[in-house]
Amino acid sequence: MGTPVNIIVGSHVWIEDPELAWIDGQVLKITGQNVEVQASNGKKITANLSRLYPKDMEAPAGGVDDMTKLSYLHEPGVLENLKIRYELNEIYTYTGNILIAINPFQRLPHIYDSHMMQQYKGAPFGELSPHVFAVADVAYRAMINEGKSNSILVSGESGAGKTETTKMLMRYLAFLGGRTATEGRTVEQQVLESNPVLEAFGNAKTVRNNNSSRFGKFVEIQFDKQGRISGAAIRTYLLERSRVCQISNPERNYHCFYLLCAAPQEEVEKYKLGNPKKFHYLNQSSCYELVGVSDAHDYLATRRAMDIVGINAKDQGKEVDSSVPKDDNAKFHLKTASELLMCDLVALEDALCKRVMITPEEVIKRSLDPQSALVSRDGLAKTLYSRLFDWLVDKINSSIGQDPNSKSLIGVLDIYGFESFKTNSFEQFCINFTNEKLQQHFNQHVFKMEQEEYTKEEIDWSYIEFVDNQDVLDLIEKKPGGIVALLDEACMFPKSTHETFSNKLYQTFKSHKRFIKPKLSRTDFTIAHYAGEVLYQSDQFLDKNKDYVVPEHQDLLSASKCSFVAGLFPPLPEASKSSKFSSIGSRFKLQLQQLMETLNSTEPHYIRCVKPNNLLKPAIFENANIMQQLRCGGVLEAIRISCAGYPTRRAFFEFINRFGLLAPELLEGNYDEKTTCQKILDKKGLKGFQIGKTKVFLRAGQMAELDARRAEVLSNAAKTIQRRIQTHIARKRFIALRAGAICLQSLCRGKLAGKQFDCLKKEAAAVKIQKHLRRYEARKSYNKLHLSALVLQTGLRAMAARKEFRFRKKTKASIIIQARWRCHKASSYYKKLLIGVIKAQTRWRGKVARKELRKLKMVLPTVVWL
Ligand SMILES: Nc1ncnc2c1ncn2[C@@H]1O[C@H](COP(=O)(O)OP(=O)(O)OP(=O)(O)O)[C@@H](O)[C@H]1O
Repeated sequence: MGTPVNIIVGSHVWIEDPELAWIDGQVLKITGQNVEVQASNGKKITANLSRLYPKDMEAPAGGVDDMTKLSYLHEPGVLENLKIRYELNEIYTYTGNILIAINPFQRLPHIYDSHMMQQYKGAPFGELSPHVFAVADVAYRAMINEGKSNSILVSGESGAGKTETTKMLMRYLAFLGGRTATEGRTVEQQVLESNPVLEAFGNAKTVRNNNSSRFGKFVEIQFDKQGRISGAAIRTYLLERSRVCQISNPERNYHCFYLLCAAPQEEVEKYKLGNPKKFHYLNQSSCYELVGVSDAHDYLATRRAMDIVGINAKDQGKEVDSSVPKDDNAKFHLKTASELLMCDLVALEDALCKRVMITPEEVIKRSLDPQSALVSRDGLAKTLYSRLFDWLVDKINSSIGQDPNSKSLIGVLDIYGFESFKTNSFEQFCINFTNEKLQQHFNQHVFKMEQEEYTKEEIDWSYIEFVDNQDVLDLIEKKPGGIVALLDEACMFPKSTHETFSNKLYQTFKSHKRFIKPKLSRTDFTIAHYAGEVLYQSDQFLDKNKDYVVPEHQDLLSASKCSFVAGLFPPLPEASKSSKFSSIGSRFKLQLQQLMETLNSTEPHYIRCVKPNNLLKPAIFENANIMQQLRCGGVLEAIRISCAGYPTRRAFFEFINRFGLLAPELLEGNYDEKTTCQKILDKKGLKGFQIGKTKVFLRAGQMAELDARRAEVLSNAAKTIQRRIQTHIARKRFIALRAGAICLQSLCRGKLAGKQFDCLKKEAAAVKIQKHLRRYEARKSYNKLHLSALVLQTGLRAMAARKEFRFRKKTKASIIIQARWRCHKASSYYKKLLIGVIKAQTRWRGKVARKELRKLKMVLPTVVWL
């Protein structure tokens, strides 16, 4: 991994965290080697400078599809990239040529449909998003173009998705090299259909996976010259035999037992089956059913698949469970077993409960104690089951058929990943041995790939170190003297116990740096594997390593009247009878050797499956758990190998784009890209880098160093910009503030004046109201006064007037009377006068008139004037 360099205050870094494995943060303070970091979760963490890694702040938001594109190739960077992608449901990511597949724990049908297959067909590697189809396509094209065999190695811990990935690979290879089924079953159909059959007999529910393969598998698909599938072979490794007799809660035994119990009624009766709770090998756990799985349905599906892969109906009807005759029930089972195995009832009982001892004098039959009889029964069941499984695989192979003319093949290896539990026994030892072997193969391949890249770019790689795990392999498999050899020796020696075996190990590997004797134990031992230390409990190593069939069992079953059962136990050749011992460890070692030979003759491709959480649920990404798997799957080792050389490589133009600002004068000069890169690196005083034909190759940490310089330049520029911007912002703020203040002031003043005006207005109004009120009041009281005065005056005047009137009335009346009287008197006088006048006048006038008349009678007509 890259060494942290050039971490300064303000740098963004990754720091170890007990919960999240790695957490990002920013450096607050550096005191000597101690660094204080403000983590993104708000905590302040202090750590040693050497434990920090730089964080790439320019990494794309959606992550990169190939880890080699990361600027900083280190654990936290890798983890973060996978996490970002997983959150976007991008479950596949490359690390160079290795494909990392993170189990989505949810169906993503759109990424596996036929349209997708069509897209990946012939597409150049890396052009489309990472995918299993891309890996299969590369393997297929390489095989067609170069005529060389290829292999795809799928590994990962239980439940990581190896089997699902293998199925996808097979589907895609069948899609590329399949033929249209004109005459019945095609090879690829048979290969694909062999899965459900093998799963029924080789898979079981475990705590880590509901459909866990309890064996390793290498499927060889042979192709003819036209690239069509012409044959196939399946090799299986290390079936977990102990599960047949011993299961722990809440796990299950192999699926096939439950399928048989769920068979149609007539078959259940025929084979004297029934409820799984009745059988000792099944009722050790309380788990009988799987959620969402119908055993009855799967029973029929498995039978159909058996038809397709060529196992005939007669062969499909053999199964057995065994027991010791403790009571009537046990006797019933014994009888059933003898009927199903078609062997003699008494012979079966003897084989289970007695042992024959041959002494020079005589042959003695000795009864076994109940405990040994149990062991004997379980031994028979395990042998029977593992032979049945091997028969099944042979049958599938012979039915599919091999192509002797095939020159090239693609092998797909689906094998258990590194295991380290609380208790680790012989199985874990073999599994981890396999993984050491594969790791070596992987390291060599990754190293070779690195070298190829360097050669292609014509750079010197002679000094790149390569850490080999050959020492662990020697510890395990060296002959003589390795653990497997010592175990075989112990198994052959009748008085050996696991204590003597452990002691032998302690003595032999006293000073081996990969072997550790725990202080407090006398039988455990620890091996420092490439993926970490594993503590093994040796107590069952001897039993589990012994692979010999008790002669009584061998004789009994090879004498079975059922040709199928007898066929599983062919009579042993005389020579092998004398050397009774055969060991599982050695046989497995041999198998592994053959596998490695096959793999070495092929071009390998790696798929590392990762289980994101132990809850088997989607969208949960457990950092520490995943980190451990990447470590065990060799991904981190591949990165380490890469770091040992030139982990960072950048195309010239990319390099100039990123680091041109370190030497702006060069960008204005007339240099070609290669010289510019060289000059930038020289200017910064870096040593040890190499300039290839198209890329710059940097040693671990150099990218960070350049980035730190770049960060400095950028930070200075940023500071200037910040200063200006801050001034500008401050001034703008001040002006705005001032305008605001003025505005506020005028508003306040206005408001105050308004208020004052309001007060004045109110005051004036009050005065006016007061005035009017007062006037009204004054007027009212004046009016009242006035009225009163008037009334008073009127009264008084009236009184006076009345008084006067009364007086005047009296006077007036007398005057009127007087007047009337005088008037009367005058009028009477006047009338007397008038009458006298008139009489006088009349007499006068009469005399005159008569005189006149006499005159007129004499002169003029008479004039009458009265
Ligand atoms: N690509 C995928 N898409 C959807 N689900 C998946 C995928 N890969 C794995 N799974 C889910 O994870 C479960 C476990 O996967 P699988 O059986 O392939 O694991 P494994 O690595 O083969 O485990 P074991 O070593 O125990 O056999 C599957 O049953 C399936 O539900």
